[in-house]
Amino acid sequence: MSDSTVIATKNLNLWYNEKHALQDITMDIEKKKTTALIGPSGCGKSTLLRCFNRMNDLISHVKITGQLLLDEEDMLCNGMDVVALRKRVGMVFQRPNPFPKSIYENVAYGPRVHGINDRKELDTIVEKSLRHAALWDEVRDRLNDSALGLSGGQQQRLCIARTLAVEPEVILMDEPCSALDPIATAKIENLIEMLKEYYTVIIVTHNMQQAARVSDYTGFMYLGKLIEFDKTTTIFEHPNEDLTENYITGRFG
Ligand SMILES: Nc1ncnc2c1ncn2[C@@H]1O[C@H](COP(=O)(O)OP(=O)(O)OP(=O)(O)O)[C@@H](O)[C@H]1O
Repeated sequence: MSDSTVIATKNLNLWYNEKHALQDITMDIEKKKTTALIGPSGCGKSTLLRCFNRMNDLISHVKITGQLLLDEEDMLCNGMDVVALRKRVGMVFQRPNPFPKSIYENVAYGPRVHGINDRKELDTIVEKSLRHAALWDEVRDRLNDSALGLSGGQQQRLCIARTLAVEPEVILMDEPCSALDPIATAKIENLIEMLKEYYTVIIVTHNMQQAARVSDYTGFMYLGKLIEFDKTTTIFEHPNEDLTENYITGRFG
């Protein structure tokens, strides 16, 4: 694992009962870069993403083998503190899912859970997180209003701010724009571009143009396997595998 790698998998396999959903996945995720996972429906993108903060633990019939490292720490060992892990590896979901609380409380929630109660300190964290999520100017005058009154795109940026508030190293995004209109999508894409100054982003997307626009690296998955993983320009301009080429040129998927 090199210094620039934040997450590494080696021969990672995952089964849902008999279904072999991830097969021998070996990849290194580079720090402070954006990595996109693409591939046809059911190929295992979300399953792989969920491994990175052990969200699959919530499913009873899952078996995982192989290696999964976060900064050289074994993420799969029994003693791994999953709560601490999820602070370091945050997640943003397909549909914006703010809590039915104020905008302020949505962002302050994580820091409070981790023991920060000083109002001034929370104020600072809330402002900084909302600024980093490119939402501050739109909500600064209504921090005490319900988060549910925001538009879908604003709610998704709020969910990103909520994730940033606990200062993760890695942010996982599972099709974060699939419920948004093109304008809200463009805002999230710009935001992803800005985030990589501070964070590593891993995004699952169905939208190949989006992967090409936002990511530095792209992994193409097919039937549970990582077929090709390389710089995004290589994957989209001169992929090494015929399967990748057929997929990105729209011949299947
Ligand atoms: N909880 C589960 N229990 C059993 N099988 C599952 C579960 N979640 C996913 N699968 C199966 O594992 C395979 C990979 O699913 P996954 O959701 O990771 O694919 P995906 O590439 O993210 O698909 P999509 O693009 O449609 O979201 C699929 O065959 C799916 O049916």
